Amino acid sequence: MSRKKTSKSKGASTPAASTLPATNGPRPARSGTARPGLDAPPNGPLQPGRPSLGGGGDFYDVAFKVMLVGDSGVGKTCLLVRFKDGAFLAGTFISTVGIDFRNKVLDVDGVKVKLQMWDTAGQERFRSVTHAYYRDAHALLLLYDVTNKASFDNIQAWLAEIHEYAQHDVALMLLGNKVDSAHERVVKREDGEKLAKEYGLPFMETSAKTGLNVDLAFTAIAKELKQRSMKTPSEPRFRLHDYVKREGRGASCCRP
Ligand SMILES: Nc1nc2c(ncn2[C@@H]2O[C@H](COP(=O)(O)OP(=O)(O)OP(=O)(O)O)[C@@H](O)[C@H]2O)c(=O)[nH]1
Ligand SMILES: [Mg+2]
Repeated sequence: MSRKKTSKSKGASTPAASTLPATNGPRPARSGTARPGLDAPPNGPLQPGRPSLGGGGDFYDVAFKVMLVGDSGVGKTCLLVRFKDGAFLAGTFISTVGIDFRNKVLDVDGVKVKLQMWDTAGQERFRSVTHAYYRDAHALLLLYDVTNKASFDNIQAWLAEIHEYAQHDVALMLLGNKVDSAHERVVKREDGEKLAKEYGLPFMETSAKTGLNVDLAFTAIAKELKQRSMKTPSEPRFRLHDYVKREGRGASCCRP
Protein backbone atom coordinates (compact mmCIF):
# COMPACT_ATOMS: atom_id res chain seq x y z
CA MET A 1 0.00 0.00 0.00
CA SER A 2 1.46 3.33 -0.93
CA ARG A 3 1.57 5.94 1.78
CA LYS A 4 0.44 9.44 0.93
CA LYS A 5 0.94 12.81 2.43
CA THR A 6 -1.64 15.16 3.85
CA SER A 7 -1.55 18.90 4.28
CA LYS A 8 -1.81 20.47 7.73
CA SER A 9 -5.19 21.88 6.79
CA LYS A 10 -4.31 25.52 7.07
CA GLY A 11 -4.74 28.00 4.29
CA ALA A 12 -7.44 29.53 2.15
CA SER A 13 -10.97 29.82 3.41
CA THR A 14 -13.61 27.59 1.92
CA PRO A 15 -15.22 28.75 -1.29
CA ALA A 16 -18.62 27.99 0.21
CA ALA A 17 -17.94 30.00 3.31
CA SER A 18 -16.31 32.92 1.57
CA THR A 19 -19.30 33.50 -0.69
CA LEU A 20 -21.84 33.43 2.11
CA PRO A 21 -23.20 36.44 3.93
CA ALA A 22 -21.20 37.13 7.06
CA THR A 23 -23.83 38.21 9.56
CA ASN A 24 -24.63 37.38 13.18
CA GLY A 25 -21.06 37.06 14.32
CA PRO A 26 -19.76 34.54 11.81
CA ARG A 27 -16.85 32.28 12.56
CA PRO A 28 -14.64 32.64 9.49
CA ALA A 29 -13.49 29.44 7.87
CA ARG A 30 -10.02 28.89 9.19
CA SER A 31 -8.72 25.60 8.19
CA GLY A 32 -8.65 24.67 4.55
CA THR A 33 -10.11 24.80 1.10
CA ALA A 34 -13.42 23.01 0.96
CA ARG A 35 -13.34 20.82 -2.10
CA PRO A 36 -15.65 17.85 -1.84
CA GLY A 37 -14.31 14.74 -3.49
CA LEU A 38 -10.65 15.68 -3.15
CA ASP A 39 -9.43 12.59 -1.36
CA ALA A 40 -12.16 10.19 -0.46
CA PRO A 41 -14.74 9.20 -3.04
CA PRO A 42 -18.36 8.93 -1.92
CA ASN A 43 -18.62 5.55 -0.30
CA GLY A 44 -17.12 3.84 -3.29
CA PRO A 45 -13.92 1.90 -3.07
CA LEU A 46 -12.03 3.85 -0.48
CA GLN A 47 -8.65 4.84 -1.72
CA PRO A 48 -5.53 6.51 -0.54
CA GLY A 49 -5.84 10.25 -0.96
CA ARG A 50 -3.76 12.23 -3.35
CA PRO A 51 -0.52 13.66 -2.10
CA SER A 52 -0.86 17.14 -0.75
CA LEU A 53 0.27 19.94 -3.03
CA GLY A 54 0.92 22.15 -0.06
CA GLY A 55 4.03 20.41 1.22
CA GLY A 56 4.65 19.34 4.81
CA GLY A 57 2.36 17.11 6.81
CA ASP A 58 1.84 13.50 7.74
CA PHE A 59 1.63 10.45 5.57
CA TYR A 60 -1.56 8.45 5.35
CA ASP A 61 -2.91 5.31 3.72
CA VAL A 62 -6.63 5.93 3.44
CA ALA A 63 -8.75 9.05 3.72
CA PHE A 64 -12.36 9.53 4.71
CA LYS A 65 -14.78 12.38 5.12
CA VAL A 66 -16.56 12.79 8.41
CA MET A 67 -19.23 15.46 8.70
CA LEU A 68 -20.52 17.00 11.93
CA VAL A 69 -24.16 18.01 11.88
CA GLY A 70 -26.74 19.20 14.38
CA ASP A 71 -28.41 22.40 15.58
CA SER A 72 -26.50 25.62 15.94
CA GLY A 73 -24.75 25.85 19.30
CA VAL A 74 -24.64 22.12 20.13
CA GLY A 75 -20.83 22.22 20.05
CA LYS A 76 -19.79 20.84 16.65
CA THR A 77 -16.92 23.26 16.19
CA CYS A 78 -15.77 22.83 19.78
CA LEU A 79 -15.85 19.05 19.47
CA LEU A 80 -13.72 19.23 16.34
CA VAL A 81 -11.26 21.66 17.88
CA ARG A 82 -11.03 19.49 20.99
CA PHE A 83 -10.24 16.45 18.87
CA LYS A 84 -7.85 18.22 16.49
CA ASP A 85 -6.01 20.52 18.89
CA GLY A 86 -6.89 19.21 22.36
CA ALA A 87 -8.26 22.62 23.33
CA PHE A 88 -11.65 24.05 24.28
CA LEU A 89 -13.04 27.15 22.64
CA ALA A 90 -14.52 28.88 25.67
CA GLY A 91 -15.97 32.37 25.63
CA THR A 92 -18.18 34.03 23.08
CA PHE A 93 -20.06 31.68 20.81
CA ILE A 94 -19.09 32.34 17.21
CA SER A 95 -21.42 30.51 14.87
CA THR A 96 -19.88 28.74 11.88
CA VAL A 97 -20.62 30.22 8.49
CA GLY A 98 -21.21 27.73 5.67
CA ILE A 99 -18.76 24.89 6.04
CA ASP A 100 -15.20 24.43 7.21
CA PHE A 101 -12.85 21.49 7.54
CA ARG A 102 -9.88 20.15 9.44
CA ASN A 103 -7.70 17.10 8.85
CA LYS A 104 -6.23 14.66 11.30
CA VAL A 105 -4.32 11.45 10.69
CA LEU A 106 -4.90 8.60 13.15
CA ASP A 107 -3.05 5.35 13.51
CA VAL A 108 -5.66 2.61 13.41
CA ASP A 109 -4.08 -0.79 13.97
CA GLY A 110 -0.99 0.20 12.00
CA VAL A 111 -2.92 1.91 9.19
CA LYS A 112 -2.67 5.68 8.82
CA VAL A 113 -6.24 6.90 8.50
CA LYS A 114 -6.76 10.50 7.49
CA LEU A 115 -10.05 11.97 8.61
CA GLN A 116 -11.13 15.03 6.72
CA MET A 117 -13.62 16.45 9.18
CA TRP A 118 -16.27 18.80 7.89
CA ASP A 119 -17.71 21.27 10.35
CA THR A 120 -21.10 22.43 9.13
CA ALA A 121 -23.11 25.46 10.16
CA GLY A 122 -26.14 24.49 12.21
CA GLN A 123 -28.04 27.63 11.36
CA GLU A 124 -31.06 27.07 9.16
CA ARG A 125 -29.97 29.63 6.57
CA PHE A 126 -26.92 27.55 5.64
CA ARG A 127 -28.81 24.29 5.27
CA SER A 128 -28.74 24.30 1.46
CA VAL A 129 -24.94 24.65 1.56
CA THR A 130 -24.67 21.66 3.88
CA HIS A 131 -26.95 19.53 1.71
CA ALA A 132 -24.44 19.66 -1.11
CA TYR A 133 -21.78 18.02 1.04
CA TYR A 134 -23.76 15.12 2.48
CA ARG A 135 -23.36 12.84 -0.49
CA ASP A 136 -19.56 12.80 -0.18
CA ALA A 137 -19.53 11.99 3.53
CA HIS A 138 -18.43 8.53 4.64
CA ALA A 139 -19.51 9.18 8.21
CA LEU A 140 -21.73 11.60 10.07
CA LEU A 141 -21.57 12.65 13.69
CA LEU A 142 -25.00 13.92 14.66
CA LEU A 143 -24.91 16.08 17.76
CA TYR A 144 -27.42 17.45 20.21
CA ASP A 145 -26.81 19.45 23.36
CA VAL A 146 -27.92 17.78 26.62
CA THR A 147 -28.70 21.25 28.03
CA ASN A 148 -30.96 22.14 25.10
CA LYS A 149 -34.16 20.12 24.69
CA ALA A 150 -34.96 21.62 21.28
CA SER A 151 -31.66 20.38 19.87
CA PHE A 152 -32.64 16.87 21.02
CA ASP A 153 -36.17 17.16 19.64
CA ASN A 154 -34.70 18.19 16.29
CA ILE A 155 -32.67 15.00 15.93
CA GLN A 156 -35.49 13.30 14.05
CA ALA A 157 -35.58 16.14 11.54
CA TRP A 158 -31.81 15.83 11.14
CA LEU A 159 -32.19 12.11 10.54
CA ALA A 160 -34.78 12.80 7.86
CA GLU A 161 -32.36 15.22 6.22
CA ILE A 162 -29.56 12.67 6.41
CA HIS A 163 -31.84 10.05 4.90
CA GLU A 164 -32.60 12.40 2.03
CA TYR A 165 -29.11 13.68 1.22
CA ALA A 166 -26.47 11.26 2.52
CA GLN A 167 -25.36 7.91 1.10
CA HIS A 168 -27.59 5.10 2.35
CA ASP A 169 -24.68 3.26 3.98
CA VAL A 170 -23.10 6.30 5.63
CA ALA A 171 -21.64 5.50 9.08
CA LEU A 172 -23.68 7.42 11.62
CA MET A 173 -23.26 8.13 15.33
CA LEU A 174 -25.42 10.12 17.74
CA LEU A 175 -23.63 12.27 20.32
CA GLY A 176 -25.15 14.10 23.28
CA ASN A 177 -22.66 16.91 23.97
CA LYS A 178 -22.01 19.25 26.96
CA VAL A 179 -22.40 16.60 29.66
CA ASP A 180 -20.01 18.61 31.83
CA SER A 181 -22.93 21.03 32.43
CA ALA A 182 -24.62 18.68 34.88
CA HIS A 183 -26.78 21.37 36.51
CA GLU A 184 -28.16 22.56 33.20
CA ARG A 185 -28.84 19.12 31.80
CA VAL A 186 -32.40 18.69 30.50
CA VAL A 187 -31.93 15.60 28.30
CA LYS A 188 -31.30 12.46 30.30
CA ARG A 189 -28.77 9.93 29.18
CA GLU A 190 -31.54 7.32 28.96
CA ASP A 191 -33.47 9.53 26.54
CA GLY A 192 -30.47 9.67 24.24
CA GLU A 193 -29.99 5.92 24.53
CA LYS A 194 -33.65 5.28 23.78
CA LEU A 195 -33.64 7.46 20.69
CA ALA A 196 -30.42 5.89 19.46
CA LYS A 197 -31.85 2.42 19.95
CA GLU A 198 -34.99 3.37 18.09
CA TYR A 199 -32.94 4.34 15.06
CA GLY A 200 -30.25 1.69 15.47
CA LEU A 201 -27.48 4.23 16.06
CA PRO A 202 -24.35 3.99 18.18
CA PHE A 203 -24.58 6.60 20.91
CA MET A 204 -22.32 8.37 23.37
CA GLU A 205 -22.40 11.39 25.58
CA THR A 206 -19.48 13.77 25.11
CA SER A 207 -17.99 16.97 26.40
CA ALA A 208 -15.90 19.21 24.19
CA LYS A 209 -15.07 21.12 27.38
CA THR A 210 -13.55 18.24 29.34
CA GLY A 211 -12.75 16.03 26.36
CA LEU A 212 -14.95 13.19 27.63
CA ASN A 213 -15.39 10.56 24.87
CA VAL A 214 -14.26 12.97 22.15
CA ASP A 215 -11.23 11.01 20.93
CA LEU A 216 -13.26 7.86 21.28
CA ALA A 217 -16.02 9.10 18.97
CA PHE A 218 -13.60 9.92 16.15
CA THR A 219 -11.47 6.83 16.72
CA ALA A 220 -14.53 4.60 16.60
CA ILE A 221 -15.57 6.13 13.30
CA ALA A 222 -12.04 5.79 11.91
CA LYS A 223 -11.98 2.12 12.92
CA GLU A 224 -15.34 1.48 11.30
CA LEU A 225 -14.39 3.18 8.04
CA LYS A 226 -11.00 1.52 7.90
CA GLN A 227 -12.60 -1.86 8.49
CA ARG A 228 -15.15 -1.27 5.75
CA SER A 229 -12.47 -0.29 3.25
CA MET A 230 -9.81 -2.90 3.87
CA LYS A 231 -11.40 -5.81 5.62
CA THR A 232 -9.34 -8.96 5.33
CA PRO A 233 -11.09 -12.32 5.76
CA SER A 234 -8.94 -13.22 8.77
CA GLU A 235 -9.73 -9.98 10.58
CA PRO A 236 -12.59 -10.16 13.11
CA ARG A 237 -15.46 -7.84 12.23
CA PHE A 238 -15.31 -4.46 13.98
CA ARG A 239 -18.61 -3.69 15.66
CA LEU A 240 -19.08 0.05 16.11
CA HIS A 241 -22.06 -0.30 18.49
CA ASP A 242 -20.25 -2.72 20.77
CA TYR A 243 -17.04 -0.69 20.68
CA VAL A 244 -18.61 2.58 21.81
CA LYS A 245 -20.72 0.80 24.41
CA ARG A 246 -17.67 -0.89 25.84
CA GLU A 247 -15.25 2.04 25.66
CA GLY A 248 -17.56 5.00 26.36
CA ARG A 249 -17.34 6.63 29.78
CA GLY A 250 -20.23 8.05 31.74
CA ALA A 251 -20.48 11.76 32.46
CA SER A 252 -19.92 11.14 36.17
CA CYS A 253 -16.78 9.18 35.50
CA CYS A 254 -13.24 10.38 35.71
CA ARG A 255 -12.38 13.75 34.24
CA PRO A 256 -9.62 13.56 31.63
N1 LIG B 1 -20.12 23.54 28.78
C1 LIG B 1 -19.87 23.23 27.50
N2 LIG B 1 -19.99 24.17 26.55
C2 LIG B 1 -19.74 23.81 25.27
C3 LIG B 1 -19.36 22.50 24.91
N3 LIG B 1 -19.19 22.47 23.58
C4 LIG B 1 -19.45 23.70 23.13
N4 LIG B 1 -19.77 24.53 24.14
C5 LIG B 1 -20.14 25.94 24.05
O1 LIG B 1 -21.31 26.02 23.24
C6 LIG B 1 -21.26 27.14 22.38
C7 LIG B 1 -21.44 26.68 20.95
O2 LIG B 1 -20.35 25.87 20.55
P1 LIG B 1 -19.95 25.68 19.00
O3 LIG B 1 -19.00 24.55 18.93
O4 LIG B 1 -19.50 26.95 18.40
O5 LIG B 1 -21.36 25.26 18.38
P2 LIG B 1 -21.69 24.79 16.89
O6 LIG B 1 -22.50 23.54 16.97
O7 LIG B 1 -20.45 24.71 16.09
O8 LIG B 1 -22.63 25.95 16.37
P3 LIG B 1 -22.84 26.44 14.83
O9 LIG B 1 -21.50 26.71 14.27
O10 LIG B 1 -23.69 27.67 14.91
O11 LIG B 1 -23.56 25.34 14.13
C8 LIG B 1 -19.92 27.83 22.64
O12 LIG B 1 -20.14 28.90 23.53
C9 LIG B 1 -19.08 26.76 23.32
O13 LIG B 1 -18.12 27.30 24.21
C10 LIG B 1 -19.23 21.53 25.96
O14 LIG B 1 -18.91 20.34 25.75
N5 LIG B 1 -19.51 21.95 27.23
MG1 LIG C 1 -19.73 25.75 14.53
